[in-house]
Amino acid sequence: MSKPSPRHPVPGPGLVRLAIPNKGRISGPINELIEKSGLHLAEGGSERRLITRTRDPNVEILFARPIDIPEYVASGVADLGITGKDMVMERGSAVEQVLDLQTGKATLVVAVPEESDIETVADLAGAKVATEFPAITRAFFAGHGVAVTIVTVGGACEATPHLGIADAIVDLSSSGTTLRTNHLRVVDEVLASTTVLVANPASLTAKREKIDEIILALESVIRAKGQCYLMMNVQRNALADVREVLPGLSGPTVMDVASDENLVAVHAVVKEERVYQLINQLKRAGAKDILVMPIERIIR
Ligand SMILES: Nc1ncnc2c1ncn2[C@@H]1O[C@H](COP(=O)(O)OP(=O)(O)OP(=O)(O)O)[C@@H](O)[C@H]1O
Ligand SMILES: O=P(O)(O)OC[C@H]1O[C@H](OP(=O)(O)OP(=O)(O)O)[C@H](O)[C@@H]1O
Ligand SMILES: [Mg+2]
Repeated sequence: MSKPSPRHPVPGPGLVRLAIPNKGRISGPINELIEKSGLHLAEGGSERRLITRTRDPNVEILFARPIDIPEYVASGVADLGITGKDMVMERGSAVEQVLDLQTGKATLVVAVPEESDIETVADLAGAKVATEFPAITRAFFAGHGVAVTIVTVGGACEATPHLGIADAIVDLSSSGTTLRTNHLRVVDEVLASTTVLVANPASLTAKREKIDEIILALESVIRAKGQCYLMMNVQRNALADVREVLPGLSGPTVMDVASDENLVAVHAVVKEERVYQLINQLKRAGAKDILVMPIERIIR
């Protein structure tokens, strides 16, 4: 019996295939990042689509489960992948991390019921540990020289100690709400995870130029995050006072205003979180007509 050839074989030399999550909590922010980077998903990236073209004819997007992405990249089915660092570690895939996207922050922790007398990892010798991350958990306890029995679950791990299935869990914690709600206490931290861009090592050599273009585009969005652009008019004699308020931030650009020689336009990139306070200081220093604008990308 002959096997049908795959509809989407390993991408050829002129094409970079980037795998991103098809669903789950990190998929929304990743889609947004792709859009802002200017790549733009041609068909909007509906959940059921397998592959979508982008605005760049040499880049296509493959939608996959976050846990499968490391292996797709390692095997060359995709050249690049965006997924959690925890997923990459769990699969132990031969991929190279090329960029930290600085989102999807979560910590994989060892936790036990609040009332448990377990204080340290060593106290867990002989215990049952439930987790969605058996490989990472096995390596962690082996690294501590502590023998445990690992119980692999597919989710809702926090329930297992209360059901008598496990004595401890190794699970992700982000806001800490789920641990608190389930009366669990952290004993140790296993891994800090963020969303990362990983590459197939061979693709990294063969398709370096296009991959660098993608990294540059994604990096420029990350760099712009939390920053905004301030524009204002300042009387020339108040410029020194306005500069006083602005230093420390990326140096302001000062331009003449053609219609009024006593006036200068001052532009600066500032942190969003500082804008509220800064505006009042700038006004007191003599700035007027202040505009606050979002920044989509910063390219260096
Ligand atoms: N608070 C969090 N809890 C779980 N995962 C998180 C959290 N914050 C970020 N992540 C990251 O999201 C990814 C989880 O992907 P996953 O496919 O499991 O999606 P999910 O949102 O957990 O959906 P589900 O569990 O329903 O499948 C991991 O890489 C993980 O590190
Ligand atoms: O610290 P928090 O902000 O509360 O987040 C942590 C929770 O989020 C994840 O669960 P998820 O929603 O993925 O469900 P799951 O356990 O079924 O995977 C994780 O497994 C924790 O349960
Ligand atoms: Mg989950």
